[in-house]
Amino acid sequence: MPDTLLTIRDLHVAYGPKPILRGAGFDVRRGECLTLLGANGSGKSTAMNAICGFVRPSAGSVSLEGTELAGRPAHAVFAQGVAQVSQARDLFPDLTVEDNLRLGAMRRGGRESGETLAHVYARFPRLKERRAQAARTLSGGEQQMVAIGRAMMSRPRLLLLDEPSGGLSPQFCEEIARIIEQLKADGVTLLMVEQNLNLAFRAADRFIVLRDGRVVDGGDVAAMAGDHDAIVRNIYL
Ligand SMILES: Nc1ncnc2c1ncn2[C@@H]1O[C@H](COP(=O)(O)OP(=O)(O)OP(=O)(O)O)[C@@H](O)[C@H]1O
Repeated sequence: MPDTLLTIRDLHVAYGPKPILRGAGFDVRRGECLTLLGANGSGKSTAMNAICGFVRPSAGSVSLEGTELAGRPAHAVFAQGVAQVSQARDLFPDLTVEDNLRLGAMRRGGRESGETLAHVYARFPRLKERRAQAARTLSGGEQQMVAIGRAMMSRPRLLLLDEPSGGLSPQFCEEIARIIEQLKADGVTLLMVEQNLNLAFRAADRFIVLRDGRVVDGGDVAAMAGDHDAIVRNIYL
């Protein structure tokens, strides 16, 4: 029996009269990286936002080890150990790298943040070199590292990554794959949305495909042995 961290059942989200998620359901297993695939507009970001409390589902369940999160505000979900790195990254551009990172420790009231900060710097030596610089002076890839590092500062049980490769170079995609491996080694469970299928299949253990607001496909990445064509057809056709 797989050890499940997050259980989503029959999740419905609508923006006004427009239904986006229409009964989506899936599990995220402890310690894995699950990637959420689907065509543009299929509801991937909406699912992430419903999990972390940015949008309110009209029905359904989001259960983190038995604690119901559906409909709870974002700060309450964050307090349960669910951190999101959104596409926008949401850094404070005029604060230093280090101050941006320290803000991530607020869930734990700033406790032991020195130790966690040292760990983040060990994972991202480039951020240590740039710790006194304003976040806005960093490259896009470095800003993404700050956003991930800030989420790590909260020592999340579940980390949601929405398009970590977004707008960044192919070299940086390699870096993201490496970072995801390290996060898993640190015991973090990941749910990721990623349009770059090379990265998605390289970094993820399992995938699911959303279409018309429901999960229509899914499986183990390793079991596909590199043959991704059927999945790609299922996403886009
Ligand atoms: N706040 C909002 N208000 C109204 N409509 C929205 C809102 N956010 C998203 N939508 C619409 O909901 C649909 C699903 O959007 P969502 O961002 O979840 O899709 P996605 O699968 O992540 O797409 P993409 O791959 O393009 O990022 C889209 O048609 C989008 O325009």
